[in-house]
Amino acid sequence: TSRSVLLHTGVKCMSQVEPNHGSLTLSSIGFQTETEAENRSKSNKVKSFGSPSENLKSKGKPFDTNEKKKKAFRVVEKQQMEFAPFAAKSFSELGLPHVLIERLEKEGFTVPTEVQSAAVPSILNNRDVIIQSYTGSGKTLAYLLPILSVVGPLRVKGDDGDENGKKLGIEAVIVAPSRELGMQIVREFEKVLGMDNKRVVQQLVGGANRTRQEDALKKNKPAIVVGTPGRIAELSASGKLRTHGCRYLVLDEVDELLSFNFREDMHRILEHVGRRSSADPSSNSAKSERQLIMVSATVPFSVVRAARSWGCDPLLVQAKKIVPLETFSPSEPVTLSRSSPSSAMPSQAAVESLPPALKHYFCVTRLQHKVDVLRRCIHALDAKFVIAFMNHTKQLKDVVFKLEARGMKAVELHGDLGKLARSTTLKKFKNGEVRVLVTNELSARGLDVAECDLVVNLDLPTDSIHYAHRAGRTGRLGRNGTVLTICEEPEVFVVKKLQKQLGIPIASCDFSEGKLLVTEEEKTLSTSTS
Ligand SMILES: Nc1ncnc2c1ncn2[C@@H]1O[C@H](COP(=O)(O)OP(=O)(O)OP(=O)(O)O)[C@@H](O)[C@H]1O
Repeated sequence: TSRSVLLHTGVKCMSQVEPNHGSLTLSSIGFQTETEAENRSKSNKVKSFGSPSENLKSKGKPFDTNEKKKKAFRVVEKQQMEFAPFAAKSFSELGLPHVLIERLEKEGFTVPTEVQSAAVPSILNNRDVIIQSYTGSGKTLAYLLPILSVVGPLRVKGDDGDENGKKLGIEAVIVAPSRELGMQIVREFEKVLGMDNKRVVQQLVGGANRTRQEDALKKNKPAIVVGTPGRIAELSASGKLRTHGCRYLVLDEVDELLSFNFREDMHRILEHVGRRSSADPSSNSAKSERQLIMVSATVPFSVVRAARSWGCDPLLVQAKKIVPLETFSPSEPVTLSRSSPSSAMPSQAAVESLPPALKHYFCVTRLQHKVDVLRRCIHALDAKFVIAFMNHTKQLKDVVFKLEARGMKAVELHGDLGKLARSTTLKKFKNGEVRVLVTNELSARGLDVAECDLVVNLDLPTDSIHYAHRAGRTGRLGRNGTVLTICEEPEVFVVKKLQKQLGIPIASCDFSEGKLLVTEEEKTLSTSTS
């Protein structure tokens, strides 16, 4: 009873102080830089609520729910008190362990991105979070770094019971909707951990040999596993993967993971990972034992709802603001809308999901000329790494054939290819052996090829969320990128709708004499939309 009263009062308290979804600052969630802490102790006006590194020290103990609830109050209190500059200039400002920062520097990561500056302290402060930020903004490191601060060889030492080499079991489970994305996340972990510590992370993706994965789990005793929902649920059900004592559950591309396809597996994962077997699964205390981190560029309301029911006082963490989820209602946008308030629900999930530097065009042509337009666009922009999206797997081969016939190296990538073929194809594309990757929705999420300079929709995406994820394969981490949608005349209204829903200009263009020409009419439209 006291728990529910506390929660209830907490919510009430937030809604009083937070009528307009006011953003929180880094410092308002309990994080303070050294200078801030010093100034504060001198003036002694504001009480310190504990830096992330202080919180790390208490990480080894079972999580105290009341403590967490108290923090929710502190969030509200502090929010009124101060505002701090948001983006940290270096990783050392984020409260990460020294040895981890050294590893980051060795790998060339020196400055955190905005979303990393916001998310790392929030997670270090034990908060359940939804991380929402545009594609290619570094969301993977945003959750990976705070996890490695607590789990594995780069963590803050002395905060748990494994100093004598005793293994603690699985401490973090990261779930991704595709093998490619899972493997990419593992590589990001390995980059930071270094070759010597590779075994801390184990890949559990579908399509790979299950027995070998089981043997590796037994032999290497990894602290972190990364995998697809099916394989994780399967291993968990067979008792080969024990995750009840897990501290972190990360759902990367969460809106996709919550889709119908993954329903049963995700239910098992949410019910079992980080839940002690003795606990009553329906009680709130069971919910609070693990820290839940949900991640995506697009956050429909279904994700907010899931975070509320599976998490504990979750925060929505974005590049420039942190907002308690309690402040959202189903009718309100999850992100700050660049589009008109009257636009439909999907737009609310997709706004601000795209890198601001992207250029968007569409070109009208007949169906039989689409591949020719694609080729002319590649030449006009002198694009080197091109991803062309289609809706149906069967048609990919034909496009590859047509491009190759005109001397342009291309390759197809889809889910029906075997694991080996998929990874060789991707490797070929990444190392520049082929110029065009012709693919379907499989590659729309998460695929990180930094050099990709052009994305082409040979078929229209089904909605603005799919457009956003496809488009986000280019223009990663502040780079330039172009997105071209090739459509037939009767489909133009769909492009206009996407433009409106995403709040971005999509200009009509054509190709002539090896150049991209933007039509006058659309130039005006772009200016008025922007
Ligand atoms: N602070 C940083 N400094 C330099 N490079 C970084 C930094 N953070 C991330 N990166 C790199 O930026 C690229 C994009 O990061 P990441 O894939 O995490 O983006 P994302 O936001 O998850 O994108 P998506 O929504 O498409 O999955 C990766 O290659 C990553 O290694």
